Amino acid sequence: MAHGQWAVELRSVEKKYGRGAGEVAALRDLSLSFDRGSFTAVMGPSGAGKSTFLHCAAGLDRPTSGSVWLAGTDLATLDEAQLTMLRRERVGFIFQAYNLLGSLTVAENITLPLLLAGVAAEPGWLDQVARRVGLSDRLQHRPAQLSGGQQQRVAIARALITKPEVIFADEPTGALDSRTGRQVLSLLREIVDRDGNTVVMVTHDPVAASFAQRVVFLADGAFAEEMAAPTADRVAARMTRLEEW
Ligand SMILES: Nc1ncnc2c1ncn2[C@@H]1O[C@H](COP(=O)(O)OP(=O)(O)OP(=O)(O)O)[C@@H](O)[C@H]1O
Repeated sequence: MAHGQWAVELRSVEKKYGRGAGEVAALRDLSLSFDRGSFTAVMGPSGAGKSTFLHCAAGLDRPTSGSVWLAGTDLATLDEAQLTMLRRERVGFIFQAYNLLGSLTVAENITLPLLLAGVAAEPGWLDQVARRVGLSDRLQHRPAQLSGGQQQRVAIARALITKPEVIFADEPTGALDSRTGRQVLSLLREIVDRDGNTVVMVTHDPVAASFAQRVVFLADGAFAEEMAAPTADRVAARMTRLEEW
């Protein structure tokens, strides 16, 4: 089958840390695919392998076996320099801690991935992205002059600027109060529903997961189950069951 329909696909991915008696299988035979234009939350008990999944899926780490396909490319075929380039040009990242550079303006933070990739910004695209996240009047400010929610919106703009194949978000609302967190999650849902972006978000929070279209649950490094059209209550109930395993 063609790879074109998926933004990201994991095939039988295993990730082992350590050796011998200390070996830990963080991912076991994990196969998952993420449609273009979809918003998926990845959940699971502590130690289930969510961070390991994110690192392997985003090309930040390599699986022990199995393959990861991103933007139609098998990441195993790329050397480190090519992988770095693919990450810069085709993947967006949003972290809990925003990771903005305090000495740069909002505009400079947003366009940093283009600078790193050596790609010129299309005329008008920065303004469009800034408008999309509601920061048009803040472009010359520094991150320290913004609220937490605004800083996370800068991070979302920075993730959008390269028009990536997929945006990976790691607990994007972990540092925000619940109302601001909901605004950021609504924005993530909008960039999927209205603009056709693909978002894969790791979270512990059932409310955050309820903003996604689908929730994938991991347990003990493996796929456990998935839920379509999640609600916070159903996600919380499912998590309680998984944690009791
Ligand atoms: N660098 C490493 N070296 C050894 N073991 C590791 C390493 N990173 C993760 N592990 C182990 O792999 C398993 C999965 O860890 P991972 O961090 O992916 O889980 P997680 O679901 O993200 O957990 P949490 O929700 O607590 O952040 C755990 O048993 C963890 O101890």
